[in-house]
Amino acid sequence: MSLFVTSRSYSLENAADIIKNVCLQVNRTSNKRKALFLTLGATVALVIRSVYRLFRVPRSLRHLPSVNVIPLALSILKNEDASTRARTVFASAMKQGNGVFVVGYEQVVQATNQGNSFLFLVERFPKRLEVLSASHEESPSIKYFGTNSVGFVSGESWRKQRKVMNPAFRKSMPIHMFGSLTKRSFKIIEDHPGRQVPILPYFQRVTLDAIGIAGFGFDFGAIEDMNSVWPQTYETIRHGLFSPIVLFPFLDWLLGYIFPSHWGKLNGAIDKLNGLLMDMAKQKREQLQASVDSLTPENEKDLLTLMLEAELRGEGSASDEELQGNLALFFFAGHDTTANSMSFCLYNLAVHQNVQSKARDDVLGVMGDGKEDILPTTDDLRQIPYLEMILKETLRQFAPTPTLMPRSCKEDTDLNGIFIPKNTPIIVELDALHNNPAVWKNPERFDPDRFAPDGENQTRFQGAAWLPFSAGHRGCIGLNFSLTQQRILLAMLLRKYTWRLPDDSIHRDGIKIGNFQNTTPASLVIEFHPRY
Ligand code: HEM
Repeated sequence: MSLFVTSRSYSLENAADIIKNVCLQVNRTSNKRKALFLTLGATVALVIRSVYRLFRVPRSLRHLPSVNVIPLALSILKNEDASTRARTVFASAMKQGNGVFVVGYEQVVQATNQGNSFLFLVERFPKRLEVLSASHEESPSIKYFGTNSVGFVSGESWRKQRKVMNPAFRKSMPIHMFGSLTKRSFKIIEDHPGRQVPILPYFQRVTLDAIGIAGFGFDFGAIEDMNSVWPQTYETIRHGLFSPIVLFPFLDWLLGYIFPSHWGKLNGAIDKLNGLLMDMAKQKREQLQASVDSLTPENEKDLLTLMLEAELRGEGSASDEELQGNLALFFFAGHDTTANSMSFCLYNLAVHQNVQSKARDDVLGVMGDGKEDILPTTDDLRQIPYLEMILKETLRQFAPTPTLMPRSCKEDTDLNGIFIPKNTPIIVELDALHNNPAVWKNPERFDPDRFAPDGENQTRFQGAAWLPFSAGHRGCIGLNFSLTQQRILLAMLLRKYTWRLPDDSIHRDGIKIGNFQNTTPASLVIEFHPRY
Protein backbone atom coordinates (compact mmCIF):
# COMPACT_ATOMS: atom_id res chain seq x y z
CA MET A 1 0.00 0.00 0.00
CA SER A 2 2.99 2.23 0.40
CA LEU A 3 2.79 2.49 -3.34
CA PHE A 4 0.81 5.66 -2.92
CA VAL A 5 3.65 7.61 -1.50
CA THR A 6 3.67 9.11 -4.98
CA SER A 7 0.91 11.48 -3.98
CA ARG A 8 2.99 14.52 -4.82
CA SER A 9 1.82 14.33 -8.35
CA TYR A 10 -1.92 14.71 -7.90
CA SER A 11 -2.05 18.45 -8.40
CA LEU A 12 -0.24 18.22 -11.70
CA GLU A 13 -3.05 16.42 -13.46
CA ASN A 14 -4.11 19.44 -15.51
CA ALA A 15 -0.63 19.97 -16.85
CA ALA A 16 -0.39 16.27 -17.62
CA ASP A 17 -3.70 16.40 -19.49
CA ILE A 18 -2.48 19.30 -21.57
CA ILE A 19 0.67 17.45 -22.56
CA LYS A 20 -1.27 14.33 -23.24
CA ASN A 21 -3.55 16.17 -25.64
CA VAL A 22 -0.53 17.64 -27.37
CA CYS A 23 0.97 14.19 -27.58
CA LEU A 24 -2.15 12.78 -29.16
CA GLN A 25 -1.83 15.39 -31.87
CA VAL A 26 1.39 13.70 -32.95
CA ASN A 27 -0.65 11.00 -34.52
CA ARG A 28 -3.15 13.35 -36.14
CA THR A 29 -1.18 16.25 -37.49
CA SER A 30 0.47 16.23 -40.87
CA ASN A 31 3.42 18.10 -39.43
CA LYS A 32 4.68 15.33 -37.18
CA ARG A 33 8.02 16.97 -36.42
CA LYS A 34 6.31 20.09 -35.13
CA ALA A 35 3.94 18.07 -32.96
CA LEU A 36 6.81 16.01 -31.62
CA PHE A 37 8.70 19.18 -30.78
CA LEU A 38 5.66 20.58 -28.96
CA THR A 39 5.27 17.36 -27.01
CA LEU A 40 8.88 17.34 -25.93
CA GLY A 41 8.74 21.02 -24.98
CA ALA A 42 5.60 20.56 -22.91
CA THR A 43 7.03 17.47 -21.21
CA VAL A 44 10.24 19.27 -20.26
CA ALA A 45 8.16 22.17 -18.90
CA LEU A 46 6.10 19.77 -16.82
CA VAL A 47 9.17 18.02 -15.45
CA ILE A 48 10.80 21.36 -14.55
CA ARG A 49 7.60 22.49 -12.86
CA SER A 50 7.29 19.30 -10.85
CA VAL A 51 10.94 19.37 -9.82
CA TYR A 52 10.54 23.00 -8.75
CA ARG A 53 7.48 22.11 -6.69
CA LEU A 54 9.36 19.26 -5.04
CA PHE A 55 11.72 21.82 -3.54
CA ARG A 56 9.17 24.45 -2.68
CA VAL A 57 7.37 24.28 0.62
CA PRO A 58 4.07 26.17 0.45
CA ARG A 59 3.77 29.30 2.59
CA SER A 60 1.15 27.72 4.84
CA LEU A 61 3.66 25.04 5.93
CA ARG A 62 6.81 27.11 6.24
CA HIS A 63 6.56 27.11 10.04
CA LEU A 64 7.55 23.43 9.92
CA PRO A 65 11.08 22.06 9.50
CA SER A 66 11.51 20.49 6.08
CA VAL A 67 13.51 17.59 4.70
CA ASN A 68 15.70 18.26 1.72
CA VAL A 69 14.56 16.17 -1.23
CA ILE A 70 18.06 15.66 -2.73
CA PRO A 71 19.55 13.62 0.16
CA LEU A 72 16.27 11.73 0.31
CA ALA A 73 16.44 10.84 -3.40
CA LEU A 74 20.13 9.90 -3.06
CA SER A 75 19.40 7.67 -0.09
CA ILE A 76 16.69 5.88 -2.09
CA LEU A 77 18.99 5.50 -5.09
CA LYS A 78 21.73 4.06 -2.85
CA ASN A 79 19.29 1.40 -1.56
CA GLU A 80 19.88 2.55 2.02
CA ASP A 81 17.90 0.93 4.79
CA ALA A 82 15.42 2.84 6.94
CA SER A 83 17.70 3.32 9.93
CA THR A 84 20.45 4.86 7.81
CA ARG A 85 17.89 7.11 6.12
CA ALA A 86 16.40 8.18 9.45
CA ARG A 87 19.90 9.16 10.61
CA THR A 88 21.14 10.86 7.47
CA VAL A 89 17.97 12.41 6.04
CA PHE A 90 15.18 12.77 8.60
CA ALA A 91 17.03 13.18 11.94
CA SER A 92 17.40 16.93 12.10
CA ALA A 93 13.87 17.77 10.89
CA MET A 94 12.39 15.12 13.18
CA LYS A 95 14.15 16.62 16.17
CA GLN A 96 13.30 20.23 15.35
CA GLY A 97 9.63 19.53 14.66
CA ASN A 98 9.03 17.12 17.54
CA GLY A 99 8.29 14.48 14.92
CA VAL A 100 6.29 16.67 12.55
CA PHE A 101 7.94 17.87 9.39
CA VAL A 102 7.47 18.46 5.67
CA VAL A 103 8.91 16.44 2.83
CA GLY A 104 8.78 17.92 -0.62
CA TYR A 105 5.78 20.09 -1.16
CA GLU A 106 2.47 19.91 0.67
CA GLN A 107 3.30 16.80 2.63
CA VAL A 108 3.37 16.71 6.37
CA VAL A 109 5.06 13.62 7.59
CA GLN A 110 4.50 12.63 11.15
CA ALA A 111 6.99 10.48 12.99
CA THR A 112 6.18 10.75 16.63
CA ASN A 113 5.56 8.79 19.80
CA GLN A 114 3.13 11.31 21.17
CA GLY A 115 0.49 8.67 21.73
CA ASN A 116 -2.93 9.80 20.71
CA SER A 117 -1.89 11.98 17.81
CA PHE A 118 -1.29 8.89 15.72
CA LEU A 119 -4.72 7.36 16.24
CA PHE A 120 -6.22 10.79 15.96
CA LEU A 121 -4.77 11.06 12.47
CA VAL A 122 -5.48 7.68 10.98
CA GLU A 123 -8.98 7.29 12.33
CA ARG A 124 -10.30 10.79 12.09
CA PHE A 125 -9.18 11.79 8.62
CA PRO A 126 -10.15 10.02 5.40
CA LYS A 127 -7.62 8.45 3.10
CA ARG A 128 -6.62 10.80 0.36
CA LEU A 129 -8.17 9.25 -2.71
CA GLU A 130 -7.00 12.02 -5.01
CA VAL A 131 -3.73 10.14 -4.88
CA LEU A 132 -5.37 7.39 -6.87
CA SER A 133 -7.93 9.12 -8.95
CA ALA A 134 -5.69 11.92 -10.16
CA SER A 135 -3.63 9.33 -11.94
CA HIS A 136 -4.61 8.60 -15.45
CA GLU A 137 -7.41 6.05 -15.68
CA GLU A 138 -5.01 3.69 -17.38
CA SER A 139 -2.59 3.98 -14.47
CA PRO A 140 -1.48 0.43 -13.68
CA SER A 141 -2.04 0.82 -9.94
CA ILE A 142 -5.63 1.93 -10.50
CA LYS A 143 -6.16 -0.79 -13.02
CA TYR A 144 -4.95 -3.37 -10.51
CA PHE A 145 -6.42 -2.14 -7.21
CA GLY A 146 -9.34 0.01 -8.38
CA THR A 147 -10.38 2.77 -6.00
CA ASN A 148 -13.22 1.12 -4.09
CA SER A 149 -11.61 -1.60 -2.02
CA VAL A 150 -11.66 -1.66 1.77
CA GLY A 151 -8.11 -0.34 1.98
CA PHE A 152 -8.88 2.85 0.08
CA VAL A 153 -12.36 4.01 0.98
CA SER A 154 -13.43 5.82 4.14
CA GLY A 155 -16.62 6.46 6.14
CA GLU A 156 -19.76 4.38 5.62
CA SER A 157 -18.44 2.51 2.60
CA TRP A 158 -15.41 1.37 4.62
CA ARG A 159 -17.53 0.39 7.63
CA LYS A 160 -19.87 -1.69 5.47
CA GLN A 161 -17.04 -3.61 3.78
CA ARG A 162 -15.04 -4.20 6.94
CA LYS A 163 -18.12 -5.52 8.80
CA VAL A 164 -18.47 -8.28 6.20
CA MET A 165 -14.75 -9.15 6.31
CA ASN A 166 -13.96 -8.98 10.04
CA PRO A 167 -15.38 -12.43 10.99
CA ALA A 168 -12.92 -14.14 8.62
CA PHE A 169 -10.04 -12.72 10.68
CA ARG A 170 -11.56 -13.05 14.14
CA LYS A 171 -11.94 -16.82 14.08
CA SER A 172 -9.13 -19.03 15.37
CA MET A 173 -6.12 -19.07 13.09
CA PRO A 174 -5.54 -21.98 10.67
CA ILE A 175 -2.45 -23.22 12.51
CA HIS A 176 -2.52 -26.68 10.97
CA MET A 177 -2.78 -25.32 7.42
CA PHE A 178 0.18 -22.95 8.04
CA GLY A 179 2.22 -25.89 9.39
CA SER A 180 1.37 -28.22 6.49
CA LEU A 181 2.28 -25.58 3.92
CA THR A 182 5.60 -24.96 5.67
CA LYS A 183 6.37 -28.67 5.66
CA ARG A 184 5.56 -28.92 1.93
CA SER A 185 7.69 -25.85 1.24
CA PHE A 186 10.88 -27.59 2.51
CA LYS A 187 11.03 -29.30 -0.86
CA ILE A 188 11.70 -25.90 -2.48
CA ILE A 189 14.77 -25.51 -0.22
CA GLU A 190 15.95 -29.06 -0.90
CA ASP A 191 15.61 -28.56 -4.67
CA HIS A 192 17.96 -25.55 -4.77
CA PRO A 193 21.62 -26.41 -5.53
CA GLY A 194 23.65 -26.10 -2.32
CA ARG A 195 20.36 -25.19 -0.63
CA GLN A 196 21.11 -21.59 -1.56
CA VAL A 197 17.63 -20.16 -1.83
CA PRO A 198 16.50 -16.75 -3.17
CA ILE A 199 14.49 -16.16 -0.06
CA LEU A 200 11.82 -13.67 -1.06
CA PRO A 201 10.35 -15.81 -3.89
CA TYR A 202 10.42 -18.79 -1.51
CA PHE A 203 8.35 -17.01 1.12
CA GLN A 204 6.09 -15.48 -1.52
CA ARG A 205 5.11 -18.95 -2.69
CA VAL A 206 4.33 -20.19 0.83
CA THR A 207 2.39 -17.08 1.86
CA LEU A 208 0.48 -16.94 -1.42
CA ASP A 209 -0.82 -20.47 -0.92
CA ALA A 210 -1.79 -19.57 2.65
CA ILE A 211 -3.94 -16.57 1.68
CA GLY A 212 -5.37 -18.61 -1.22
CA ILE A 213 -6.58 -21.40 1.04
CA ALA A 214 -7.58 -19.33 4.07
CA GLY A 215 -8.87 -16.26 2.24
CA PHE A 216 -10.40 -17.62 -0.94
CA GLY A 217 -10.80 -21.36 -0.30
CA PHE A 218 -8.59 -21.84 -3.36
CA ASP A 219 -5.21 -23.54 -3.82
CA PHE A 220 -2.93 -21.39 -5.99
CA GLY A 221 -0.48 -24.31 -6.10
CA ALA A 222 2.50 -21.95 -5.84
CA ILE A 223 4.56 -24.23 -3.57
CA GLU A 224 4.32 -27.28 -5.76
CA ASP A 225 4.47 -25.65 -9.15
CA MET A 226 7.30 -23.23 -9.86
CA ASN A 227 5.50 -22.23 -13.05
CA SER A 228 2.04 -21.80 -11.57
CA VAL A 229 0.32 -18.99 -13.44
CA TRP A 230 -0.52 -17.11 -10.22
CA PRO A 231 2.96 -16.31 -8.84
CA GLN A 232 4.31 -15.88 -12.37
CA THR A 233 1.69 -13.30 -13.32
CA TYR A 234 1.94 -11.58 -9.97
CA GLU A 235 5.73 -11.29 -10.31
CA THR A 236 5.30 -9.35 -13.56
CA ILE A 237 2.86 -7.01 -11.82
CA ARG A 238 5.02 -6.55 -8.75
CA HIS A 239 8.06 -5.83 -10.85
CA GLY A 240 6.12 -3.30 -12.96
CA LEU A 241 4.15 -1.59 -10.20
CA PHE A 242 7.13 -1.05 -7.95
CA SER A 243 9.58 0.00 -10.60
CA PRO A 244 10.90 3.56 -10.13
CA ILE A 245 9.30 4.74 -13.37
CA VAL A 246 5.85 4.54 -11.84
CA LEU A 247 6.84 6.96 -9.11
CA PHE A 248 5.18 9.64 -11.20
CA PRO A 249 1.63 8.42 -11.87
CA PHE A 250 0.74 11.63 -13.70
CA LEU A 251 3.21 10.53 -16.37
CA ASP A 252 1.76 7.03 -16.70
CA TRP A 253 0.29 7.68 -20.11
CA LEU A 254 3.58 9.14 -21.38
CA LEU A 255 5.62 6.26 -20.02
CA GLY A 256 3.28 4.06 -21.99
CA TYR A 257 4.59 5.74 -25.15
CA ILE A 258 8.22 5.63 -24.06
CA PHE A 259 8.27 2.07 -22.75
CA PRO A 260 5.48 0.40 -24.72
CA SER A 261 6.68 -3.12 -24.14
CA HIS A 262 7.10 -2.62 -20.36
CA TRP A 263 3.65 -1.04 -20.17
CA GLY A 264 2.03 -3.61 -22.42
CA LYS A 265 3.48 -6.45 -20.38
CA LEU A 266 2.39 -4.89 -17.08
CA ASN A 267 -1.13 -4.09 -18.23
CA GLY A 268 -1.46 -7.51 -19.82
CA ALA A 269 -0.45 -9.18 -16.54
CA ILE A 270 -2.90 -7.04 -14.56
CA ASP A 271 -5.76 -7.96 -16.92
CA LYS A 272 -4.78 -11.59 -16.67
CA LEU A 273 -4.59 -11.71 -12.86
CA ASN A 274 -7.79 -9.71 -12.40
CA GLY A 275 -9.51 -12.04 -14.87
CA LEU A 276 -8.27 -15.12 -13.01
CA LEU A 277 -9.39 -13.72 -9.65
CA MET A 278 -12.84 -12.85 -10.96
CA ASP A 279 -13.18 -16.33 -12.54
CA MET A 280 -12.33 -17.82 -9.16
CA ALA A 281 -15.05 -15.64 -7.54
CA LYS A 282 -17.55 -16.58 -10.26
CA GLN A 283 -17.04 -20.29 -9.65
CA LYS A 284 -17.47 -19.82 -5.93
CA ARG A 285 -20.61 -17.72 -6.44
CA GLU A 286 -22.11 -20.49 -8.55
CA GLN A 287 -21.32 -23.02 -5.84
CA LEU A 288 -22.95 -20.83 -3.23
CA GLN A 289 -26.02 -20.29 -5.37
CA ALA A 290 -26.28 -24.06 -5.75
CA SER A 291 -25.89 -24.24 -1.93
CA VAL A 292 -22.96 -26.63 -2.31
CA ASP A 293 -21.15 -24.92 0.57
CA SER A 294 -24.09 -24.53 2.93
CA LEU A 295 -22.71 -27.06 5.41
CA THR A 296 -19.68 -24.98 6.38
CA PRO A 297 -20.26 -23.53 9.87
CA GLU A 298 -20.48 -19.72 9.96
CA ASN A 299 -17.24 -19.32 11.94
CA GLU A 300 -15.21 -21.40 9.47
CA LYS A 301 -16.17 -19.59 6.29
CA ASP A 302 -13.37 -18.04 4.28
CA LEU A 303 -13.23 -14.37 3.38
CA LEU A 304 -14.44 -14.80 -0.20
CA THR A 305 -17.44 -16.86 0.91
CA LEU A 306 -18.39 -14.14 3.41
CA MET A 307 -18.06 -11.44 0.75
CA LEU A 308 -20.12 -13.37 -1.81
CA GLU A 309 -22.80 -14.38 0.68
CA ALA A 310 -23.20 -10.74 1.67
CA GLU A 311 -23.49 -9.91 -2.03
CA LEU A 312 -26.20 -12.55 -2.51
CA ARG A 313 -28.09 -11.08 0.45
CA GLY A 314 -27.81 -7.65 -1.17
CA GLU A 315 -25.45 -6.37 1.56
CA GLY A 316 -22.09 -6.91 -0.11
CA SER A 317 -19.99 -5.30 -2.84
CA ALA A 318 -21.69 -2.41 -4.51
CA SER A 319 -20.12 -3.41 -7.84
CA ASP A 320 -17.90 -5.94 -9.58
CA GLU A 321 -15.19 -3.30 -9.51
CA GLU A 322 -15.31 -3.24 -5.70
CA LEU A 323 -15.09 -7.03 -5.51
CA GLN A 324 -12.22 -7.11 -7.99
CA GLY A 325 -10.36 -4.38 -6.05
CA ASN A 326 -10.75 -6.35 -2.82
CA LEU A 327 -9.55 -9.59 -4.39
CA ALA A 328 -6.51 -7.78 -5.80
CA LEU A 329 -5.85 -6.08 -2.46
CA PHE A 330 -6.04 -9.29 -0.44
CA PHE A 331 -3.98 -11.17 -3.01
CA PHE A 332 -1.26 -8.52 -2.67
CA ALA A 333 -1.47 -7.46 1.01
CA GLY A 334 -2.24 -10.98 2.17
CA HIS A 335 1.09 -12.42 1.10
CA ASP A 336 3.69 -9.92 -0.10
CA THR A 337 4.02 -8.12 3.24
CA THR A 338 4.48 -11.35 5.21
CA ALA A 339 6.98 -12.68 2.66
CA ASN A 340 9.08 -9.50 2.94
CA SER A 341 8.98 -9.55 6.70
CA MET A 342 10.06 -13.22 6.87
CA SER A 343 12.90 -12.56 4.43
CA PHE A 344 14.29 -9.80 6.65
CA CYS A 345 13.84 -12.04 9.66
CA LEU A 346 16.00 -14.77 8.13
CA TYR A 347 18.57 -12.16 7.18
CA ASN A 348 18.66 -10.88 10.78
CA LEU A 349 19.16 -14.38 12.15
CA ALA A 350 21.80 -15.14 9.51
CA VAL A 351 23.92 -12.19 10.64
CA HIS A 352 23.11 -12.64 14.36
CA GLN A 353 23.93 -16.31 14.84
CA ASN A 354 23.64 -15.96 18.62
CA VAL A 355 19.98 -14.97 18.29
CA GLN A 356 19.40 -17.82 15.83
CA SER A 357 20.90 -20.32 18.31
CA LYS A 358 18.90 -19.01 21.24
CA ALA A 359 15.67 -19.11 19.22
CA ARG A 360 16.44 -22.69 18.11
CA ASP A 361 17.14 -23.78 21.70
CA ASP A 362 13.76 -22.35 22.75
CA VAL A 363 11.99 -24.13 19.88
CA LEU A 364 13.71 -27.47 20.57
CA GLY A 365 12.92 -27.11 24.28
CA VAL A 366 9.21 -27.02 23.49
CA MET A 367 8.85 -29.03 20.27
CA GLY A 368 11.60 -31.60 20.87
CA ASP A 369 14.67 -32.41 18.78
CA GLY A 370 13.45 -35.49 16.88
CA LYS A 371 14.53 -36.05 13.29
CA GLU A 372 11.15 -35.46 11.71
CA ASP A 373 9.06 -32.43 10.76
CA ILE A 374 6.63 -31.48 13.51
CA LEU A 375 3.78 -28.99 13.18
CA PRO A 376 3.61 -26.65 16.19
CA THR A 377 0.40 -26.32 18.18
CA THR A 378 -1.07 -23.10 19.55
CA ASP A 379 0.17 -24.15 22.96
CA ASP A 380 3.71 -24.71 21.63
CA LEU A 381 3.75 -21.23 20.11
CA ARG A 382 2.57 -19.66 23.34
CA GLN A 383 5.54 -21.22 25.12
CA ILE A 384 8.11 -19.70 22.72
CA PRO A 385 7.66 -15.93 23.16
CA TYR A 386 11.16 -15.28 21.82
CA LEU A 387 9.93 -15.96 18.26
CA GLU A 388 7.43 -13.14 18.47
CA MET A 389 10.08 -10.83 19.94
CA ILE A 390 12.33 -11.53 16.93
CA LEU A 391 9.49 -10.95 14.48
CA LYS A 392 8.42 -7.72 16.15
CA GLU A 393 11.97 -6.37 16.18
CA THR A 394 12.32 -7.25 12.48
CA LEU A 395 9.06 -5.45 11.72
CA ARG A 396 10.35 -2.43 13.61
CA GLN A 397 13.52 -2.31 11.56
CA PHE A 398 11.96 -3.15 8.21
CA ALA A 399 8.30 -2.18 8.17
CA PRO A 400 6.95 -3.81 4.97
CA THR A 401 4.60 -0.83 4.60
CA PRO A 402 7.03 2.00 5.31
CA THR A 403 4.41 4.75 5.18
CA LEU A 404 0.67 4.74 5.63
CA MET A 405 -1.54 6.01 2.84
CA PRO A 406 -1.86 9.79 2.94
CA ARG A 407 -4.73 11.17 4.99
CA SER A 408 -6.44 14.43 4.22
CA CYS A 409 -6.58 16.89 7.07
CA LYS A 410 -10.24 17.89 6.83
CA GLU A 411 -9.97 20.80 9.23
CA ASP A 412 -7.35 23.05 10.83
CA THR A 413 -5.57 20.77 13.26
CA ASP A 414 -3.21 20.94 16.18
CA LEU A 415 -0.64 18.14 16.01
CA ASN A 416 1.72 17.96 18.97
CA GLY A 417 1.20 21.69 19.44
CA ILE A 418 1.93 22.42 15.78
CA PHE A 419 -0.65 24.07 13.56
CA ILE A 420 -1.58 22.06 10.44
CA PRO A 421 -3.90 23.86 8.03
CA LYS A 422 -7.04 22.29 6.58
CA ASN A 423 -6.57 20.15 3.46
CA THR A 424 -2.92 19.34 4.17
CA PRO A 425 -2.07 15.78 3.15
CA ILE A 426 -0.57 13.89 6.05
CA ILE A 427 1.56 10.80 5.82
CA VAL A 428 2.53 8.71 8.81
CA GLU A 429 6.12 7.73 8.13
CA LEU A 430 6.52 4.43 9.97
CA ASP A 431 10.13 3.94 8.94
CA ALA A 432 11.16 7.25 10.47
CA LEU A 433 9.15 6.58 13.63
CA HIS A 434 10.65 3.10 14.06
CA ASN A 435 14.16 4.42 13.54
CA ASN A 436 13.90 7.70 15.41
CA PRO A 437 16.70 7.84 18.03
CA ALA A 438 14.47 10.04 20.19
CA VAL A 439 12.01 7.16 20.32
CA TRP A 440 14.14 3.99 20.25
CA LYS A 441 17.54 3.52 21.89
CA ASN A 442 20.20 2.77 19.22
CA PRO A 443 17.52 2.08 16.61
CA GLU A 444 20.07 0.72 14.13
CA ARG A 445 20.72 -2.27 16.44
CA PHE A 446 18.80 -5.54 16.01
CA ASP A 447 17.69 -6.33 19.54
CA PRO A 448 14.67 -8.62 20.09
CA ASP A 449 14.89 -7.98 23.85
CA ARG A 450 13.23 -4.62 23.27
CA PHE A 451 10.03 -6.66 23.10
CA ALA A 452 10.63 -8.70 26.27
CA PRO A 453 7.99 -8.21 29.02
CA ASP A 454 10.29 -5.73 30.78
CA GLY A 455 11.88 -4.46 27.55
CA GLU A 456 12.11 -1.00 26.05
CA ASN A 457 8.80 -1.34 24.21
CA GLN A 458 6.91 -1.83 27.49
CA THR A 459 8.77 0.49 29.79
CA ARG A 460 9.88 3.50 27.78
CA PHE A 461 6.89 4.62 25.82
CA GLN A 462 3.65 6.33 26.62
CA GLY A 463 2.37 6.41 23.09
CA ALA A 464 2.44 4.23 20.04
CA ALA A 465 6.01 3.64 18.91
CA TRP A 466 5.68 0.29 17.14
CA LEU A 467 3.15 0.52 14.36
CA PRO A 468 4.03 -1.75 11.42
CA PHE A 469 0.36 -2.76 11.19
CA SER A 470 -0.94 0.74 11.96
CA ALA A 471 -3.48 0.65 14.82
CA GLY A 472 -7.06 1.22 15.86
CA HIS A 473 -10.08 0.61 13.64
CA ARG A 474 -8.14 1.34 10.47
CA GLY A 475 -5.33 -0.99 11.48
CA CYS A 476 -4.34 -4.04 9.45
CA ILE A 477 -7.05 -6.69 9.28
CA GLY A 478 -4.43 -9.41 8.74
CA LEU A 479 -2.19 -8.75 11.79
CA ASN A 480 -2.92 -12.03 13.58
CA PHE A 481 -3.00 -14.00 10.36
CA SER A 482 0.45 -12.75 9.39
CA LEU A 483 2.11 -13.02 12.81
CA THR A 484 0.77 -16.55 13.34
CA GLN A 485 2.03 -17.73 9.98
CA GLN A 486 5.40 -16.11 10.62
CA ARG A 487 5.79 -17.79 14.01
CA ILE A 488 5.05 -21.19 12.49
CA LEU A 489 7.40 -20.71 9.55
CA LEU A 490 10.17 -19.59 11.87
CA ALA A 491 9.68 -22.40 14.42
CA MET A 492 9.71 -25.11 11.75
CA LEU A 493 12.67 -23.64 9.85
CA LEU A 494 14.67 -23.35 13.09
CA ARG A 495 14.04 -27.03 13.91
CA LYS A 496 15.02 -28.29 10.50
CA TYR A 497 17.86 -26.00 9.39
CA THR A 498 20.61 -23.66 10.38
CA TRP A 499 21.26 -20.85 7.93
CA ARG A 500 23.77 -18.18 6.99
CA LEU A 501 24.54 -15.69 4.23
CA PRO A 502 26.52 -17.25 1.36
CA ASP A 503 30.16 -16.09 1.15
CA ASP A 504 29.45 -14.01 -1.95
CA SER A 505 26.29 -12.36 -0.56
CA ILE A 506 25.82 -8.72 -1.57
CA HIS A 507 24.50 -8.14 1.95
CA ARG A 508 27.71 -9.00 3.81
CA ASP A 509 28.43 -5.33 4.57
CA GLY A 510 24.86 -4.50 5.54
CA ILE A 511 21.42 -5.07 4.10
CA LYS A 512 20.63 -3.58 0.67
CA ILE A 513 17.05 -2.57 0.09
CA GLY A 514 15.65 -3.59 -3.28
CA ASN A 515 12.51 -1.54 -3.24
CA PHE A 516 11.67 1.28 -0.89
CA GLN A 517 7.94 1.46 -1.67
CA ASN A 518 7.16 -1.88 -0.09
CA THR A 519 10.37 -2.59 1.76
CA THR A 520 12.03 -5.56 0.04
CA PRO A 521 15.54 -6.97 0.42
CA ALA A 522 17.58 -6.79 -2.81
CA SER A 523 18.27 -10.30 -4.23
CA LEU A 524 18.72 -11.92 -0.83
CA VAL A 525 19.96 -15.52 -0.93
CA ILE A 526 20.04 -17.65 2.23
CA GLU A 527 22.17 -20.77 2.53
CA PHE A 528 20.47 -23.53 4.54
CA HIS A 529 22.14 -26.50 6.28
CA PRO A 530 19.88 -29.38 7.31
CA ARG A 531 19.87 -30.54 10.94
CA TYR A 532 18.26 -33.87 10.03
C1 HEM B 1 3.73 -8.27 7.88
C2 HEM B 1 2.52 -8.27 7.37
C3 HEM B 1 1.66 -7.04 7.20
C4 HEM B 1 1.92 -5.72 7.45
C5 HEM B 1 3.20 -5.11 7.96
C6 HEM B 1 0.71 -4.97 7.14
C7 HEM B 1 0.58 -3.59 7.29
C8 HEM B 1 -0.60 -2.90 7.11
C9 HEM B 1 -0.78 -1.50 7.39
C10 HEM B 1 0.29 -0.57 7.92
C11 HEM B 1 -2.06 -1.19 7.08
C12 HEM B 1 -2.71 0.21 7.21
C13 HEM B 1 -2.52 0.98 5.93
C14 HEM B 1 -2.99 2.42 6.01
O1 HEM B 1 -3.73 2.79 6.91
O2 HEM B 1 -2.59 3.20 5.14
C15 HEM B 1 -2.69 -2.37 6.59
C16 HEM B 1 -3.99 -2.44 6.17
C17 HEM B 1 -4.54 -3.57 5.61
N1 HEM B 1 -3.97 -4.82 5.55
FE1 HEM B 1 -2.16 -5.36 6.21
N2 HEM B 1 -0.25 -5.83 6.71
C18 HEM B 1 0.28 -7.11 6.74
C19 HEM B 1 -0.37 -8.29 6.43
C20 HEM B 1 -1.65 -8.36 5.95
C21 HEM B 1 -2.34 -9.58 5.64
C22 HEM B 1 -1.78 -10.99 5.87
C23 HEM B 1 -3.56 -9.21 5.15
C24 HEM B 1 -4.70 -10.08 4.68
C25 HEM B 1 -4.81 -11.36 4.94
C26 HEM B 1 -3.63 -7.77 5.15
C27 HEM B 1 -4.70 -7.01 4.71
C28 HEM B 1 -4.85 -5.66 4.94
C29 HEM B 1 -6.06 -4.91 4.57
C30 HEM B 1 -7.27 -5.46 3.85
C31 HEM B 1 -5.85 -3.60 5.00
C32 HEM B 1 -6.82 -2.44 4.89
C33 HEM B 1 -7.62 -2.39 6.17
C34 HEM B 1 -8.59 -1.23 6.25
O3 HEM B 1 -8.30 -0.15 5.74
O4 HEM B 1 -9.64 -1.43 6.87
N3 HEM B 1 -2.45 -7.29 5.65
N4 HEM B 1 -1.80 -3.41 6.63
